[in-house]
Amino acid sequence: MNVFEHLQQHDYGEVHFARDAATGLQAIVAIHDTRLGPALGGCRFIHYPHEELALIDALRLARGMTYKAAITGIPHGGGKSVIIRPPRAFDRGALFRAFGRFVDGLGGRYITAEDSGTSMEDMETIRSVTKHVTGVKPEHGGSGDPSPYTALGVRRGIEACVKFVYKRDSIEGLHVAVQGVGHVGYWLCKQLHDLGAKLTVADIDPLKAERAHRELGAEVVPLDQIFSVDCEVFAPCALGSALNDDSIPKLKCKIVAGAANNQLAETRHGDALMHRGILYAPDYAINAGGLVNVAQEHAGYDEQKSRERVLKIYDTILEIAERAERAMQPTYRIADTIVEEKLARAAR
Ligand SMILES: NC(=O)c1ccc[n+]([C@@H]2O[C@H](COP(=O)([O-])OP(=O)(O)OC[C@H]3O[C@@H](n4cnc5c(N)ncnc54)[C@H](O)[C@@H]3O)[C@@H](O)[C@H]2O)c1
Repeated sequence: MNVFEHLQQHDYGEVHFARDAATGLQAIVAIHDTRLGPALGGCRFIHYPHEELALIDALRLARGMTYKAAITGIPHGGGKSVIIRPPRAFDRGALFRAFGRFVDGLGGRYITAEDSGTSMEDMETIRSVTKHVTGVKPEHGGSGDPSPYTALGVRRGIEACVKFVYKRDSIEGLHVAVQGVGHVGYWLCKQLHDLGAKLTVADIDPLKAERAHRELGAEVVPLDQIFSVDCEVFAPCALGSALNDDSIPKLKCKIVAGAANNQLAETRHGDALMHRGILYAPDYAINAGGLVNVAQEHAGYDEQKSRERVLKIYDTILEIAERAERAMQPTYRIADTIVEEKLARAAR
């Protein structure tokens, strides 16, 4: 593996590695950018077939965190860590304490949080050896489940798109098709329902779709039909790459705005949406509500302040839509430009 080639490819300066023979810890902390503040991002604890994939995962994810933090205006840079899941039996407590000591040694340049494979219990273990951790228990200043905040931000983003496209302040009577009604999708549907929107949903888990039908009156359609629902807004809230060569021609909506990460299979699909006259709310800008909440936890958790910041996602999405129209450019590119401008200003 050529580490420096990977760093160059992902535009990096700083990556830390730790190995602890006693616990089996093999961990990487990627710090993409700290110009706006200490790097904040989750810790992944999964099996990697080889360590190069672990490094690439950390680099890719940390870079995304820089963009998400910067577009939202929180005083943080982008970081991410991965712990390679040991192939043999291990002591989870000892492993996460060793990881916590590694994070502590970075002196606050990186603040860790939950991600795939880690839990609040793991964050509590890390907390026993360092203060540079979020996602801890509420009685220790933790902010709890981020999903409702992510959903709140997505709802505000949808409202901004509706204002821009339909010149309306309300989403009452509008039809929203939601792909995936898991943690975020369900909370989003609940808010949209309370505001008088009509819902159509699809989920690979029939119980989740059924709950949206039972509790919120959502119509349930088969998975492949969610793209072609005749609606105003399509909200991808399942996995990545929902917007691709297959799905985009099927869309009948004027707005795509949802919670999923990496919604565009490739950036050219952002161009394709623009050419079809569909307003796309860039994923990392609209789904940052959970990150805003966790960042507030690091500053000293205050639910009211957190909500106020999440509500501002409305202004961010509206600004992106307006600039994209003026520049005749796709929204994903405008979002990247706004971030790069902020980082350049911070560097000066
Ligand atoms: N949880 C958060 O706070 C948060 C923050 C930012 C971004 N996101 C992103 O939002 C998305 C949803 O996150 P979540 O926490 O709600 O996850 P989740 O796993 O709780 O929900 C995802 C739902 O999508 C369903 N699903 C999977 N594949 C599907 C398909 N092909 N068609 C229809 N439904 C499908 C699953 O059954 C599940 O109900 C993810 O992409 C996640 O990365 C989440």
